Amino acid sequence: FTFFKKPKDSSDLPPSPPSMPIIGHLHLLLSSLIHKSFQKISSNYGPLLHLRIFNVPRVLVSSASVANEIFKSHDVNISSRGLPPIDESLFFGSSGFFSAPHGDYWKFMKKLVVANVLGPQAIERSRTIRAEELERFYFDLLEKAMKKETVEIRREAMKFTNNSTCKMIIGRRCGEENGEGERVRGLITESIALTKKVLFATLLRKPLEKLGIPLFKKEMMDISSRYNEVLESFLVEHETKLEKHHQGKDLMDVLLEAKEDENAEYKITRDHIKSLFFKFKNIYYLNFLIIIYIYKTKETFENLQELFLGGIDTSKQTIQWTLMARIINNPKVIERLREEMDSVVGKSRLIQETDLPNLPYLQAIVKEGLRMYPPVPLFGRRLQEGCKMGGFYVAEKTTLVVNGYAIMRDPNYWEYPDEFKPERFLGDQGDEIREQVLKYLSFGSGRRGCPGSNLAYIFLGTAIGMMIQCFDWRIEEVKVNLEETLSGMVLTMAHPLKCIPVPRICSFPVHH
Ligand code: HEM
Repeated sequence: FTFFKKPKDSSDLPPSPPSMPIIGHLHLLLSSLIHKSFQKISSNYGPLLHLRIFNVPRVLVSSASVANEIFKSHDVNISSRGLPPIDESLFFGSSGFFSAPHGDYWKFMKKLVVANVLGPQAIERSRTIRAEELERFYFDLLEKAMKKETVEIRREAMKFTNNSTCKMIIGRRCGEENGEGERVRGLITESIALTKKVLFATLLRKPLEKLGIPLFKKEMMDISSRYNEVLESFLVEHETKLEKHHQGKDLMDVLLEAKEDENAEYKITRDHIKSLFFKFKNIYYLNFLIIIYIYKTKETFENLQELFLGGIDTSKQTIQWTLMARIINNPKVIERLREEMDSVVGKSRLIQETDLPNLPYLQAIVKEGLRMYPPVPLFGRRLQEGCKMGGFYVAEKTTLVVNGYAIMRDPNYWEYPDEFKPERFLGDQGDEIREQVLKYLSFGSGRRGCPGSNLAYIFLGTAIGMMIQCFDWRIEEVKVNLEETLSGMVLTMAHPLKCIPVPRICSFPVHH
């Protein structure tokens, strides 16, 4: 009955594409690239669609104009994400900052997070931390370059972001010697892989609960408890430190103080603190993008493959080196970026965060990369009350799925949407961008939009800037596989590209 009962009156609902008996549109979710399947049905059936997974309704939003309407007119109404997949879990339950409903707890945490880590002043205070980590990232690459070692950029970039955020939130790096760093990175990767299951569990939780089926509960609880162990040790370390002496506060200190504060606006618990860290540690979005930026576009790769397969030279090594040098040094994007960097940053020092406002082309590359390959292509919100949108009625408690990927490739709003054109974010086109701001949704929008976007731009800008400023890149494999995949719900490359860095500028004075 739970599964098969008919949804309520459907006269005023948005249109619905053909569905399967019983399962409704479930098959669309089973596709390996869900965002693309959704994009396809939206282009055939319309920008606002009503979907049904068994009897659970979903509304799919795939146009900038509807996104504009919902985020402008119904922002508070859509400021919760819906039922968490399991309550007992520290991270996937309602104590998580990401999944918490819009209310006092979420407001209190958001205020703390903005004031202490993600707001402009907090970002300014932690600048030295990131500068040190960027330098370390550079030296690690340089060392590998000297040994002609292959680098998996994804892994190196993850070290950079993981160590920077670790220092910002717990006051120290994740120890590499005792395997702590590796353990945390492993947990991050595992939890990303789980995000698709989290989506299913969220969607089907209610009917399955009634049937007593614990969908993926064991896997989620397993990751939760392993994360819990790591975070508990961080917490204990901090509590001991707080008792002894107190020098410079990090986010963990602030949260522990708030936990003890009897007069705080909201009484947070140990679990709240841990679950906030889970979201913070899961910022894995850098990986794939850097690779795409460096090599510019798919076409570049495809040309490269053709040339390789054509066998220009007998020595693969020489071909690769020559071609890569040509590709990396000559494509217009890389050339223009290097020109900009050489004139603003020069060659005698490493790029710094404070250079970013003077590097508009670098920033445009970052934005364009995030437009074409949004790491979070779909995000969900739940309607508190029923309302009209796009001329249709959507009932209370319906979950909206916003397809940022489709919106940012909508030919009605973007010229040549499938082409990599950083120039679209430059100069006089600024006004147009401001006006249609909701066609750009890489970081979501409204009050539940990503509070880490400024920090993310800094990570991406400085990391990509450094990699282009200081190295040329050589690909090791002859055949480059460009397949995209969703790792969990995160857009990434199916086969991480490995390459060899070749130093452009050999050494900078060490600052830290
Ligand atoms: C390229 C990097 C990043 C991308 C593409 C990204 C994207 C997103 C998206 C799409 C959402 C959901 C927004 C919505 O529902 O409207 C989100 C939420 C969130 N992001 Fe990010 N993010 C990035 C980096 C970061 C960083 C660096 C942090 C913090 C260190 C962060 C912390 C968060 C948090 C805490 C939320 C939940 C906000 C809430 O529920 O109120 N993100 N992010």
